[in-house]
Amino acid sequence: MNAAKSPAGLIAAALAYFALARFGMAIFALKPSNLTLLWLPSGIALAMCLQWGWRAVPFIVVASLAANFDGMAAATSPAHLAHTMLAAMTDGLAGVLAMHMFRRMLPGGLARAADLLPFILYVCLIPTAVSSVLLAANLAAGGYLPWSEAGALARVLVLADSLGLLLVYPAYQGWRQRHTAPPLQAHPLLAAIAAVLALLLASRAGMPGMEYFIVPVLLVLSFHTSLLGITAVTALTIVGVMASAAHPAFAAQTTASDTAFRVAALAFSSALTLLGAALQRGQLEHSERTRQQWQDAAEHDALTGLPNRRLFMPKVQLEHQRSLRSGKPYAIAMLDLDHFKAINDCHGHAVGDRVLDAVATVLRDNCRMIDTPARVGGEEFAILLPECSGTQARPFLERLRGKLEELEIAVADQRVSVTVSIGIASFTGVNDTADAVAARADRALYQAKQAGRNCSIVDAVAA
Ligand SMILES: Nc1nc2c(ncn2[C@@H]2O[C@H](COP(=O)(O)OP(=O)(O)OP(=O)(O)O)[C@@H](O)[C@H]2O)c(=O)[nH]1
Repeated sequence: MNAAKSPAGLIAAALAYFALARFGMAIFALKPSNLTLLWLPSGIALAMCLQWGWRAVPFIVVASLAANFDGMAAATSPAHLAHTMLAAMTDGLAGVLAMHMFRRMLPGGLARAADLLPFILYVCLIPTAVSSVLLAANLAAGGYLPWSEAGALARVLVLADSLGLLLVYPAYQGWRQRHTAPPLQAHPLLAAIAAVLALLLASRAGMPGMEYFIVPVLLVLSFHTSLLGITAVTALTIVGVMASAAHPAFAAQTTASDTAFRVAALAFSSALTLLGAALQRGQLEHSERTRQQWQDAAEHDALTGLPNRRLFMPKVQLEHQRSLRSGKPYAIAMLDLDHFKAINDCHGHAVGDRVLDAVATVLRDNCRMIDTPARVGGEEFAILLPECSGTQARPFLERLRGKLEELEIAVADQRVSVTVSIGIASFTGVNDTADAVAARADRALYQAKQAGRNCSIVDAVAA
């Protein structure tokens, strides 16, 4: 069974929900700001619903109930229990609603910076608006809150739950993509965490405003780490900013509601900015990877994986320039399979393809690291041999010809073998051109064919 989908995983996620809910309550209880700004369990609930569907709902409800256990234990009336139960069910509903919105509006996930707006609107704000109104009304109906304050509480809950979704969902997506994403690098993460801590401590120790420099630090980090890394550090930072808002030095600067607003504004704008930057970077990397794949496909032969003529000739030009500067020769060998048409006619095209692939493997396995073997035509191969003349290259090419002659491809109860003719030419000096060297190698190949095939000939003007 897929471990990520197992019941044990579901229980672990419910425990995480419970732990974050308790942790959130501890932060919110901090005086004097009494911040109700960050509710990470809402993001955990969405991740649970996306991972396990409706099966997650009872687990969310139980985890929410357990988080409110203290309040329940103090309950003296069945009505209190009913209100607590209703609140827990609303938490479950919020997760399911966010899941449906997510699947409907963002079937491809949160992949591009342009996905951020639908994510904020449909996944964060709308579901949390529904659940927050229900939660605030439930509290007012139970007598825990005057009806006149229910609207204000609902607004704060929307912000708190949305921030939780904004921070947890990208981390969840980053975790799901951990196998395809580039590995997390510890150094930038540790450096950013250290810088954030230093700025936070400075801001709380008599240098107010220093916390505003945290965002640029995380922005730089977003260019060096994965989605998972940046959202995890952002979440930790925001929790740190909120927790430290209770510090007397900070709290003394403003009134409680002012503090709450400042922290909310900082948290929300930072999270959005960083997520946008991380998505943008991911998008750029994806485009670059796709471009690279297209380029690789355009420059390599699909059957053998060897460079094709399009990549081979520029390499020859480059080597030619090096030879012009250094005066050291290079050689080009043109190899053409002998009577290859007969193999195709006799055994079929598929067997012909296997022969071509086997020949390519022999070339790849026997060339030096600095050589470039390529497939430059149907049954025609070429090798660029830097730093050697035609006559120096010939012994190697003769050995290679012998290896190809020994090659046997098993076809049913038969063995197919092949021979190759080779033409060799090399750089002759400052008046030479790369195209002329290649043309001379072609001419030598033609001579090898004329000479009866299965041999190699070095062009007469070779160095
Ligand atoms: N199986 C297969 N055959 C190919 C491919 N590309 C070209 N060919 C075949 O290669 C054969 C080349 O035939 P010819 O040019 O007559 O050369 P040859 O039979 O090798 O004869 P010589 O070169 O004169 O020794 C043709 O039958 C092509 O169809 C390929 O990708 N796969």
